[in-house]
Amino acid sequence: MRSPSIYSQDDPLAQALKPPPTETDTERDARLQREAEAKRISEQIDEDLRDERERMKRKKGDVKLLLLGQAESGKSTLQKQFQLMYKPNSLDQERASWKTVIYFNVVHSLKHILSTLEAWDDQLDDEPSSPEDNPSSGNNRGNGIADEPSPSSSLQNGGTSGSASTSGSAEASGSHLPHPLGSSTTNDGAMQIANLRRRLSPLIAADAQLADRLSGGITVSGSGKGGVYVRSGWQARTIENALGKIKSRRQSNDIEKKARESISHDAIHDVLVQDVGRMLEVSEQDIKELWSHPTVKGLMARRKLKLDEWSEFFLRHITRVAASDYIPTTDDILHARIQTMGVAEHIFDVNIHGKAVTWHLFDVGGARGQRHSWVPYFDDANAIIFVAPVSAFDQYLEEDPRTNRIDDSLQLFTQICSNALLKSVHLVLFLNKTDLLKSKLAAGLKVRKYITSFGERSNDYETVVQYFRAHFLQVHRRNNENRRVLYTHFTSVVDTKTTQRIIGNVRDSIFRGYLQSAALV
Ligand SMILES: Nc1nc2c(ncn2[C@@H]2O[C@H](COP(=O)(O)OP(=O)(O)OP(=O)(O)O)[C@@H](O)[C@H]2O)c(=O)[nH]1
Ligand SMILES: [Mg+2]
Repeated sequence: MRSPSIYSQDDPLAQALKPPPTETDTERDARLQREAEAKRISEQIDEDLRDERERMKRKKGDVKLLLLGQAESGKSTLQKQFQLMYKPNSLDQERASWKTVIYFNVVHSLKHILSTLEAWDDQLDDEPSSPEDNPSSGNNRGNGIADEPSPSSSLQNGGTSGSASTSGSAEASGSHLPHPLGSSTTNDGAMQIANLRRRLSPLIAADAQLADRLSGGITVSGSGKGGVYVRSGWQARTIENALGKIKSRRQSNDIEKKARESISHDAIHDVLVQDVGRMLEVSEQDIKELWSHPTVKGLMARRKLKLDEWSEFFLRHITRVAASDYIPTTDDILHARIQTMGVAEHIFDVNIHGKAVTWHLFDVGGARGQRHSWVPYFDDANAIIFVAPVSAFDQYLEEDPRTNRIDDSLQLFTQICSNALLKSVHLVLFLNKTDLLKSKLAAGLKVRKYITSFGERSNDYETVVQYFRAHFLQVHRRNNENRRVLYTHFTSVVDTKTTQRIIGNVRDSIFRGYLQSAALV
């Protein structure tokens, strides 16, 4: 008797495919083998399709959240808060690679201070200090709230116009600082600075190497202040760069995985980082001397030396950072600054009311040259958190020193609100860096000097934030055909406790929208 075919005998197709009655044993064996192989392939295809359907189902149910906003607005810092909340162990694993960033932030700040001093011949002039320096010319532009910087602002900034100054207290106390009266005092001060410059020179020389270590040698045009751009996965690559490995893509993926596993261990053995650590340890007193030098304080009070918030933060904590056993704290990581290049995806499992949902968080580079890379992510986004730094009213774009940063934020927000691809996306606005805004106002900086439309309003925090909020709400109202809600929060995303509470609120509101849209499908 012939062995039965795998096809049913009753099926008409099976009848048609029935083996010929003249089939030999060898032919039959070959046919059975072919049929078995066809069955295996068919089952494999079915399984793949099932998997793909499952995967698609999972993807469809995932939440895709974009963090948008100009450079330095706080997107990556907010991403770190998500990471702390939903994947705390991963931040622990990265802790050592943040040390490289923090060392770079310190060394780069020192370099900036010394080069600004050099531009001013290491001494103060006789101008009185005032937080009201750097006034605007009074012309309205863009969305109409900010003014152009005065032509003299770049001179006043010592060639660093556009960089932040958060030195609230320094500005406030500027007029009380000792002013060099005689030439001997001036010469003494200049001599002290010259000595400090000489002693700190080996440390300053490490600036370029640290930048190289972090970027892997990639320089991006427009890195103006000399910052470093990094792509997604830089933490592991920093280790790879330290080990000097250049591998094929497949190999480098393996290395990345291994490096991630042993990231803390390897980073400790990065010779460059070790060397910088040793130099910082022996230079601690010199750094403190430079940081508290009357000429430095005086230049800051006159707004000729402007330091970014992270520079001031790490210089204030230099004793801890320069210690031989320094390990970055979570607060240090939140204050560390490194520019995002392109778009970095972070995946978290978020539990909401007993239901686990996968969230994809896309942290984008906010500099003008990076914004083109956002658009491919608009297509299937569920929600956006737009981050606008309200403390930036006295700052101008790195990429375009004539554009006030509040104006740039409003222009960008207009583009986001009016983008057809984003019409039904859940929209959240973070008016960020409120802590820095408070210290600037407390130091006596007047909003109307930079934004004439602010007029004679009171210069207190509440009036100022409500004024900025009103401008963002107006942009939203004018570009809101779909009558969607705009959720607004005043934030300081370096503050873990309050930020995590706000993230909880945002998560719930996004999830409510998600459930509603799921119910409609
Ligand atoms: N004091 C204070 N600092 C903040 C706040 N938000 C962010 N920062 C700091 O501002 C700097 C820039 O923040 P990032 O999160 O790197 O900015 P970003 O928006 O990711 O910038 P790009 O990647 O260039 O687009 C970091 O040093 C942060 O620690 C805030 O609310 N308060
Ligand atoms: Mg970033």
